[in-house]
Amino acid sequence: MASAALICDTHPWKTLKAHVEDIKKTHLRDLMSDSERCKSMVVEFDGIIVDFSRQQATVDTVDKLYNLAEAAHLKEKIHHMFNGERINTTENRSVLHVALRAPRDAVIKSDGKNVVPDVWNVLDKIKDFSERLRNGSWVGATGKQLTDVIAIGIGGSFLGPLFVHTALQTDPEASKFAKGRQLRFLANVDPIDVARNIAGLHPETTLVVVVSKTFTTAETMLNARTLRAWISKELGPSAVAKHMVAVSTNLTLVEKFGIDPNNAFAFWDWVGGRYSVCSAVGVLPLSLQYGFSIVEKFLKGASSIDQHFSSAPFEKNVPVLLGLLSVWNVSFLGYPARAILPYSQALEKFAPHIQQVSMESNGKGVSIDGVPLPFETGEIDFGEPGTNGQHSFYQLIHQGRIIPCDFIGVVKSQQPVYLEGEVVNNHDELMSNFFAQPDALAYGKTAEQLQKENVPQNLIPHKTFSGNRPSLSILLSALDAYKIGQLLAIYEHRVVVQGFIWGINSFDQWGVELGKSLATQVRKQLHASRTKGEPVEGFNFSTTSLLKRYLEESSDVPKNPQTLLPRI
Ligand SMILES: O=P(O)(O)OC[C@H]1O[C@](O)(CO)[C@@H](O)[C@@H]1O
Repeated sequence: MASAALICDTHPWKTLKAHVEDIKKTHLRDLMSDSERCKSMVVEFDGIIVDFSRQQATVDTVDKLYNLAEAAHLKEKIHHMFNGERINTTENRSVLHVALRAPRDAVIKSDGKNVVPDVWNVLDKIKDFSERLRNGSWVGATGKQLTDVIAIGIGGSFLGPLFVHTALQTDPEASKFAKGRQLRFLANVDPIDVARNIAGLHPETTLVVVVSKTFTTAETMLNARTLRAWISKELGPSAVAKHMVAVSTNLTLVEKFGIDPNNAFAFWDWVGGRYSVCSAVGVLPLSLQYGFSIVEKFLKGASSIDQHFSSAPFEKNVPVLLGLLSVWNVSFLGYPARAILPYSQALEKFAPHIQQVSMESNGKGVSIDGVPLPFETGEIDFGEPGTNGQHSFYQLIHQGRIIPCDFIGVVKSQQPVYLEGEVVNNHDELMSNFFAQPDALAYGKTAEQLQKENVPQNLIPHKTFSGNRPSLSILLSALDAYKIGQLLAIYEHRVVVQGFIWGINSFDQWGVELGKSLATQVRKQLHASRTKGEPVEGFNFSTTSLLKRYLEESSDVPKNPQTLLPRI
């Protein structure tokens, strides 16, 4: 295939580069005084308001970004994705996570075959299994009801489901269905995570769900073997059939592991790990905890954004606008990071999930055609819920480096609290900060203002805020299963838009391979040294010394990991 021109060589890219100087001439506080501009920088869709007036951008900037989108063939690329074309070229796969939440009667094809019926076969199987488990018709080996679930998985087989679970936990409707049940996630191969997960649980009442797209991930498989041993030791090996199920694309390996393929929930290679929360990866554990009907609402929320993303004109298209503005911040204004700041404790695991979606998708060094890129892609994503973050890293955001911020607020709290005699309730207090922070960042505080306040001269430089720091405000009408699905899909598509503009492959992750293969070499060495006393060799001086020290000082650690388990 002839290699396509890089986006940075196009006229719209160069025009935007030149436009940066114009934008930098005007402070955000002056841009904010133009109410016509501000009015035009708000989009609303289905209970979600996105206000991007505090971006260092004008209407002209946004127009120029549309030209960039055209040069990058954004519309066509979105169409190719929804059309099931193999846009993940390095893995020769389609990218169809949108099919996971499509209505039953939708038609979405991969290789000419409508995949929606397959999706719904698995959803129906999950509905049936979760109902049987929740109503006690599926019981454990000793006849007891399985009230607790440990989902083993890592990366995309963990972060998305954890985010949704954390967000649903305090939703009044969802939590009603979760009474008496527990859902835990075992991700890290660290034995501490194993010990913490099984603490207080008994195999008799526990179902273990092994979640792995490949069913080869070293950490997940070792954790799966550890919990299989935990169950067998207590209940006998035959109990595994009743206490372990799997979610994977690799049903052959599931069976080899000893899990009945009838108790396996499939998904497909056209679902990327980090885009898999709407597959059985998320749907199974969440349905076991909250019931299928709640999870269906979550899927409907995501689907509403899919329809919007694929059909709304760019001027009204939330993921497209957000994606273009992120490209503006990274590639033109030169801001390498993005803070995701939900003013909702229920969204505490949102930033870690989006961190993987974004950084694993867009942290690339070459174009989709393999051409080294002369510009940076992706951004460093991090975040914490407000107001906690304010008392932690906001100092740097206000007076140190410039980090574009996403403020995410919710109109109606999941758990309103009213305290007699208080001026504002807890949620109002929280939201006061949600409204204040973007203006503090945009407007700042000048030396003149401080002088008027009689601030001592020596403190004026310390108390000055330069302002002119961009942010976005996203206001959700509520935070229920449907809205959680919408929020997820907005960010998934935004990341994809960024990748489409940069001309990279946002769907592979070769960058995780090198470390994995070096770990294999170390693992072999540890095994050979421990079992046959073989000397450490084949590593550089630093690694050899550290490995030797590790082997020497850990020689008295109990050999059987089972001995570690009952400690807490
Ligand atoms: O679901 P699996 O195959 O166990 O993979 C887990 C995670 O590992 C990665 O491949 C990265 O190491 C992610 O992309 C993926 O989400």
